[in-house]
Amino acid sequence: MAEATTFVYVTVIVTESLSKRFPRVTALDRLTLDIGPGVTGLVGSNGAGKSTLIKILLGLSPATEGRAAVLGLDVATSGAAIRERVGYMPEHDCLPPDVSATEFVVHMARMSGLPPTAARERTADTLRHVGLYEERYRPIGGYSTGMKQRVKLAQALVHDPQLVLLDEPTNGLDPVGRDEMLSLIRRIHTDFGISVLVTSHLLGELERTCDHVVVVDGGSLLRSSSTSDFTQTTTTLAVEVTDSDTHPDGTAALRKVLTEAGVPLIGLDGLDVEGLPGAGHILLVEAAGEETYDIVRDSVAGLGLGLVRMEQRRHHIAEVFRTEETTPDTVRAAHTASAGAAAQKGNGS
Ligand SMILES: Nc1ncnc2c1ncn2[C@@H]1O[C@H](COP(=O)(O)OP(=O)(O)OP(=O)(O)O)[C@@H](O)[C@H]1O
Repeated sequence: MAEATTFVYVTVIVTESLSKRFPRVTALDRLTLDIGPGVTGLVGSNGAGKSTLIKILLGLSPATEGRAAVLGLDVATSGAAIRERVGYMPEHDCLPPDVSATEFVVHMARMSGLPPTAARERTADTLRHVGLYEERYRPIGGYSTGMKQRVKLAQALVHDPQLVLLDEPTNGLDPVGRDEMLSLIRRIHTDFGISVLVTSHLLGELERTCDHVVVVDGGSLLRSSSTSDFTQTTTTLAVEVTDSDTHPDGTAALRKVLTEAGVPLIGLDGLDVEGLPGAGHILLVEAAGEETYDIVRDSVAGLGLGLVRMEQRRHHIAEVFRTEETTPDTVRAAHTASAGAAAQKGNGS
């Protein structure tokens, strides 16, 4: 009988119908996830349930229902063992202002069980890795937001964890600081082989950094897939044609013919076509398969226009969601979830 209740975990993070209900708010609603090694982005708007999930994964907050495991350890029974193997960078400012980065990170290393010499050595290495070596003896109170975020990252890494959970590490950073932090996060995995779960409320910023993206809304899973699947679920062709005497607006003529042929066209409104020369004359065509290329070629030839370009564009993650929002059910589900989350947040703590 004991075997029947054993929950076998093979991935870095797994959750099964995980729920967390506060008296007036459902922060997580039957969330089922399976996250492998690498860098994973956990994306959701404010109040989506990201921090709640992290606290449950660390064994700091019990789930109301369902179960979860981190590195094969059940969060309900093995919180301490999980925290030995996992680093955590909290979202909010929690650093003591009167001590230096070195003192603070050494302290955290000692708390994680490292002996004094190893703690000092690891601290020096980690502060160098996050780019704080020069300033390591200055009191943290005088640091910029970016430097404080780096101290928080260093203390999460100092005990050489197998996994780090980073809660909104780019919060409060300017665009340059954001880029530097995202590169650092990527290197945590490429240089040290440490898996990363990083949260953000900005869908676009994780696509360069993450191998896999999980999107949550109102405590529920909206989507979980590899970054490339997000951006390549469909191929968009950028098509540019010349005008002719017969068709003074070649683009409009082609749009009409393609629409009549049933080829889906994407509106350019709001899409980033900067950098595409002649963007005003470009049609974005949803390519269903090889036949779409043939239809475009034949239509252009049939109109007697010149084909200037027909090239593939990758989707950005945010565009994928904008495209999906044209599906009424998706819109309704997403909006209902957002409205629920907003209402809950308003009523909440
Ligand atoms: N201790 C608590 N008591 C009551 N409600 C809570 C508590 N912690 C979180 N919540 C609520 O649960 C929901 C999810 O919060 P959570 O902090 O997990 O969201 P988040 O995605 O991390 O967003 P943010 O980035 O704004 O923190 C919110 O509605 C929040 O108000």
